[in-house]
Amino acid sequence: MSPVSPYQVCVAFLTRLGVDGRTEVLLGRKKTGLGSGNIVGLGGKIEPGETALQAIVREIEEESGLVVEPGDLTEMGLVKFAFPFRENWSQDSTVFVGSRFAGEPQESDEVSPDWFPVDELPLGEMWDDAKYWLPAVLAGERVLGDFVFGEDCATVSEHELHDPVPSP
Ligand SMILES: CNc1ncnc2c1ncn2[C@@H]1O[C@H](COP(=O)(O)OP(=O)(O)OP(=O)(O)O)[C@@H](O)[C@H]1O
Repeated sequence: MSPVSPYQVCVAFLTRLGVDGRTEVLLGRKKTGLGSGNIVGLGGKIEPGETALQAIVREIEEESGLVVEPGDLTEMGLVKFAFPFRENWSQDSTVFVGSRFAGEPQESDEVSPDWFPVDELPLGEMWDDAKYWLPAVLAGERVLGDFVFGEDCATVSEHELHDPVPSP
């Protein structure tokens, strides 16, 4: 276990039905900070006093301009990222999905958002952990995952997927 308490963060995967009848998910190219250049879900740090749900509603609006009602998001579990070679990158991320929102995604200072078919996720351009859990979450499964990154701070060196916790 990490000796420092990891940042508590949140991430959301909003979906829509595309014109060709395929389900699409909103992802974005991260422009700044941790994971800059990677394609990520919308999200960020939970501020003191916020719940994960309050934080994700705020982050979705800050990063994409979309407005989501808290009740339209479903909590899907927790993914824990440990960086033994860069402790201050370690994070626990609460995962949400949703398919109701208002507005059109707009580029922000942090993220350049775009829709991707869920059966063609850009996994090669995402954080290395995503391939282990994101397809399952987008298929409706809950997740409880532990990921340890190696010395390059980019490649997953160990991972464990635990039995998903029941829905709250
Ligand atoms: C290591 N493998 C990873 N796999 C998938 N997603 C990852 C991730 N590591 C971080 N994330 C996501 O990144 C956001 C936090 O980003 P982070 O830059 O720390 O927060 P925030 O946007 O508040 O940044 P500022 O500190 O304000 O710049 C948050 O959604 C989190 O789920």
